[in-house]
Amino acid sequence: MANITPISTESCKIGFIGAGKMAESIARGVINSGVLPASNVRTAHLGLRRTVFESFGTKVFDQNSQVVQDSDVVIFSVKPQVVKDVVLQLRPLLSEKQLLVSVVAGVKLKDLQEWAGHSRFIRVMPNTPAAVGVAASGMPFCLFLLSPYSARVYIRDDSFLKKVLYTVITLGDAATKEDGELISKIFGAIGKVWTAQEKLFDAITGLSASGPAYIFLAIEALADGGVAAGLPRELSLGLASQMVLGAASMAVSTGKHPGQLKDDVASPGGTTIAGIHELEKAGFRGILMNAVVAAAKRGQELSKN
Ligand SMILES: NC(=O)C1=CN([C@@H]2O[C@H](COP(=O)(O)OP(=O)(O)OC[C@H]3O[C@@H](n4cnc5c(N)ncnc54)[C@H](O)[C@@H]3O)[C@@H](O)[C@H]2O)C=CC1
Ligand SMILES: O=C(O)[C@@H]1CCC=N1
Repeated sequence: MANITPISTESCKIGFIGAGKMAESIARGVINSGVLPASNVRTAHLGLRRTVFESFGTKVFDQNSQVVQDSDVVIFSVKPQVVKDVVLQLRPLLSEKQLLVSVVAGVKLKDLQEWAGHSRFIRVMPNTPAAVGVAASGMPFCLFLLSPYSARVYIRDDSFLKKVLYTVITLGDAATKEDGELISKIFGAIGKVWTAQEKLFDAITGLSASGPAYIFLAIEALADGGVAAGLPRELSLGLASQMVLGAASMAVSTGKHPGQLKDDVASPGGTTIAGIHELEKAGFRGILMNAVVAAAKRGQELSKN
């Protein structure tokens, strides 16, 4: 607990360990939203990804160690299978002056903290729509979860306690309320942030982190359907994408139950109910439910690797 200094949102430097697709989505989103200038975002890579990150102004080093040394917030965005080795390698350079963040699917905070050697750590589960400012990020009360090192109840700020009273209110040694607010602000600039207990994280991953891929698949398939029904490909893809955007916006902005919104579209004896009948015959809802459950289960498996 020696070096817990607050990190300023305005001047904070964030560094990605792992210059992949998720890091790119977050970095692009953060820079485009204006929450941080590109000069405050850094990563390391020697290959092709270097050019991608440089193209939107990010500083790209050769080594992960340089990223750590030049960042206030270090975001681990490598694959679950390598994160342990990567954190252990960097451990000598990690200090409690830095806030550590993981977007890695499946890997638990207690393991991350143990590998890093300190627990000023926050776990976040974003999704790639971060790049266009409409991410859904689950941020657990993991900063309030029990640390294997020195668990304690957080009672520095009454209003904060009231807010989290109905959930788990223990936290890792070192992540502070201000750290949580900083990460909420950064991820809030690229989409909507929810807080949830860490035990819900695999389910969150199976739904909102993997979910964009299900919908991209659906958009592609819907566009194929349009082509099969005679539409030109470009028109069909445009219609399918915009329709999904419109449907999601309507579900969010009206707050109506999706079943009601569905009923509003389906006229008696009309076209929509004919389409829905086909979807139901093929088990459409069950298939989507199974996809989320299978992805959540895979997240659980990854935590055991
Ligand atoms: N892609 C997505 O939609 C989401 C991904 N995530 C999580 O984000 C993490 C990254 O996923 P993606 O960006 O999709 O994967 P990716 O494969 O695009 O990116 C991983 C990057 O890490 C780099 N890398 C590998 N070993 C490294 C090392 N030792 N040091 C530095 N960099 C190294 C790779 O070269 C690659 O560029 C994963 O843990 C995943 O679970 C979480 C939510 C959504
Ligand atoms: O497929 C994956 O493992 C990552 C995690 C969630 C989305 N993409």
